[in-house]
Amino acid sequence: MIVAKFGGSSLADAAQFQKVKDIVFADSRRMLIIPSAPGRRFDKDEKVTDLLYRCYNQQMAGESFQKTFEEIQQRYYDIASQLHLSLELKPYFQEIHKQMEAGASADYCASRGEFLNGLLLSNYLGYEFLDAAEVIFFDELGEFDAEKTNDILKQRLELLDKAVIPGFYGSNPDGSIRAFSRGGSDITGAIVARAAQAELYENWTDVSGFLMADPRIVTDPRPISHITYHEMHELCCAGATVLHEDCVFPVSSAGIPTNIRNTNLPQHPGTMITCNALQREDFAIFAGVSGKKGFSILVLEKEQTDHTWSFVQEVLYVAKKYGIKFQYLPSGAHCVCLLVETRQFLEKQDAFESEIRKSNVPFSMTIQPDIAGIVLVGYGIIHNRLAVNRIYKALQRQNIDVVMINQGSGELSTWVGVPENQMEEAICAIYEEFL
Ligand SMILES: Nc1ncnc2c1ncn2[C@@H]1O[C@H](COP(=O)(O)OP(=O)(O)O)[C@@H](O)[C@H]1O
Ligand SMILES: N[C@@H](CC(=O)OP(=O)(O)O)C(=O)O
Repeated sequence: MIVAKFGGSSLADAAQFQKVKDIVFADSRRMLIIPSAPGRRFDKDEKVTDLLYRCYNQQMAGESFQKTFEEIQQRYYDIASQLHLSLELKPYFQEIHKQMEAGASADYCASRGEFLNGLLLSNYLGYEFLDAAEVIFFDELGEFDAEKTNDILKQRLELLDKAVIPGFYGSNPDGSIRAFSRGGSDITGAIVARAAQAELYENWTDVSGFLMADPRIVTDPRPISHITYHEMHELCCAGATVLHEDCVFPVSSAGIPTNIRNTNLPQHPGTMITCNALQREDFAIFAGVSGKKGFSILVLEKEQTDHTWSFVQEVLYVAKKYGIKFQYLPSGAHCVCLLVETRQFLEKQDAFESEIRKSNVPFSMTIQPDIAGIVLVGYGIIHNRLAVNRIYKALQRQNIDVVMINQGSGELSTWVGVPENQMEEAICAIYEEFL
């Protein structure tokens, strides 16, 4: 049995719905289907999810959300009428409108994009509709509750043959709606694949699999036929938005392969993602490169040279307490550095700094902003001592400063920090060098 997730680009309009139906019916093993909300139909178009968040923001600001709401409504009415669907959408829109006026949460508003698209797709395919709020659960702290979800979802799936389950959301212990972070329908698909013990998780999008670099940065990057979950996770954490980084664990822990496929070119085999690299023919030094802006290097210099370990411990304890994620942690006798996401850190900076001050170790804190983190991924990289020289030389040729480099702490990746305004150039230079 196959679980197939279709992203917003694959369900943006009626023509895309037709392609999805052809794909689903081409293989009878495609029994559980996970849709996203309608995505962009053309370059400057807006995703329905963005419009729904706008409704929420307008309501919160005391403005009218009517015009935005009508725009959303029209997207669904157009799909339903062009596909001649029998589904009556009006009562659903009345209910959503009522909830929004009553101040429904941002998560509830955003989730309606997938909910409505799920209703349309189940009607179009003739598959049953299973509301994600009944089978995907979060705990009191707002964390995804993997075991409760797996138990209940498994039981529900045993009673179903073919079903559509909307992506992106689930429910809190009190029954209210909670959404995953952006791109979260990928996570729903992986969760359903695990519970169904699927033989394959297919993720259908608008590119022919994982490419060795972001196609919006590098012209015509080479496709990757096979990649491991570890490699993919590293690339996704550093900006390869094709898959959500959190969709790895449910499928990799269950030993289920993921296949990224192109809805607009279904004959292309796409990228196969598996737990190990044994089947990979191109077991090469370089699997791919990705990059993400918006990082800062946080430098904490302490004035006392003793008790290094207790200072590092304190910094990490406080970072954990405030949920500050970091990518990089070099430390020495006098200093600890963390590569942090600037936006997240700035929200928590004062609390973070004053809490460390309580430890009575005098220290100074500086923040070096506007850094892009670039990650080169591939099992060969770490075992190839020339790789670092090649990175430096490739960047030097373009006059790009390396503000940090981290090779050796992980098994399969090298992180390079560059000035944010040179990220695209740096990615192109590294791609050309290692291709
Ligand atoms: N390394 C990469 N390989 C493929 N696509 C990438 C990569 N990095 C970024 N992308 C972008 O990810 C997009 C697909 O993800 P997304 O827009 O979320 O699609 P969907 O709506 O199908 O979920 C591609 O159109 C591409 O622009
Ligand atoms: N619609 C949500 C969830 C999602 O996963 O969408 P997509 O599959 O189009 O990336 C978002 O835009 O974030």
